[in-house]
Amino acid sequence: MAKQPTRVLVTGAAGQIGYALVPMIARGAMLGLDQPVIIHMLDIEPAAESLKGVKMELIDAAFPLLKDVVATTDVVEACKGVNVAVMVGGFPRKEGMERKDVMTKNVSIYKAQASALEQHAAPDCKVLVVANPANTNALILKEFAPSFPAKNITCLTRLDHNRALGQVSEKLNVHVGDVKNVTIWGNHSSTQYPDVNHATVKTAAGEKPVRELVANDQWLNTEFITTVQQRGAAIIKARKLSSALSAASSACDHIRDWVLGTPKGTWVSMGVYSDGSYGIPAGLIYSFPVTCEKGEWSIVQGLKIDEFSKAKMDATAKELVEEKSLAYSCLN
Ligand SMILES: NC(=O)c1ccc[n+]([C@@H]2O[C@H](COP(=O)([O-])OP(=O)(O)OC[C@H]3O[C@@H](n4cnc5c(N)ncnc54)[C@H](O)[C@@H]3O)[C@@H](O)[C@H]2O)c1
Ligand SMILES: O=C(O)C[C@H](O)C(=O)O
Repeated sequence: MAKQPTRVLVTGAAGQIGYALVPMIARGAMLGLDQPVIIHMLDIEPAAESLKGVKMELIDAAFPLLKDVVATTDVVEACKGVNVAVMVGGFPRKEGMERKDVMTKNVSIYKAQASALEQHAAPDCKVLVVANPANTNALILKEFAPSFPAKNITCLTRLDHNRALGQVSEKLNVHVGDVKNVTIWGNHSSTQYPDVNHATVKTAAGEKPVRELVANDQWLNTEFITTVQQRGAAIIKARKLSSALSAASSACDHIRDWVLGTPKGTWVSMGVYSDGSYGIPAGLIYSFPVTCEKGEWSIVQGLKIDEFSKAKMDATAKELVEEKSLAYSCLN
């Protein structure tokens, strides 16, 4: 029997990530090649014409899995019955700005959209916040949609995770698909901690630790970390626009693994609410290593954390605590 379509909301759909993301969803990259979808696209009034154009292109592309398209500037209509919500709407940072510089504008959007999602989305809707500051926007969404299960509100750090895999694969000249179990801890910002201490590479002789193969702790503890932390800024500098295709692709990876499960023996990084694991303050939306099964994520437990890592994990948690109070001061 044919599957029922899944309703997927993309906010900020007329923007550059939205434009890259909606065809990926319609082609099955997010929910699988046998899963029909109805895409709901939300943007604001000044972008209404452009949103109409995106809808026209979705129709013109004649995607077999795409059963319908809702394009609207009405947040209630956009949220009605959605099973997955990818929250991209907001303002990107420009060259020279830190992600928290877009805080004032963006957190108020997330406060306003929290109640629409709470009241009109499907009760088990899975939410992924992409817009920056991603962790803090997700936290605001969680706090202003109190009846929504906290487990269902996440933010995107999969792009950072994929960037870390990419850097290791370039360094070792191995295929990125053979590298696994890097971890992004903390904030989707320049304080994030990309950690390779448990990462491995598939070789002809079996799985080998990344540290052993790279054999250059100096590089792993300095340049590797800053390259991943600063990759968003490097892309803004090069394109004069923030990352879009890699952000859209990583958003598909995030939802796909959450819904369909992570491969056995592999974890991914997701910004999820902290339950206090690894000494991270409970209630923050913090990026952890997670595995997913049957539509639920779980934080990977029991990883050995050395002093170097612990200091970096705590520093990024501290920034999130500060961002939280800054966000609340913007909302008052
Ligand atoms: N977490 C990540 O890994 C990651 C990666 C890349 C970009 N981002 C962030 O994603 C966001 C979007 O980036 P972009 O390059 O697509 O920006 P963009 O400016 O091209 O698009 C954003 C869209 O959001 C719309 N928008 C603004 N307010 C809205 C509202 N209240 N409701 C609905 N839509 C609204 C705008 O009209 C615009 O069409 C930015 O905040 C950016 O910093 C996050
Ligand atoms: O860095 C940015 O502001 C954009 C995005 O968050 C990214 O990481 O590419």
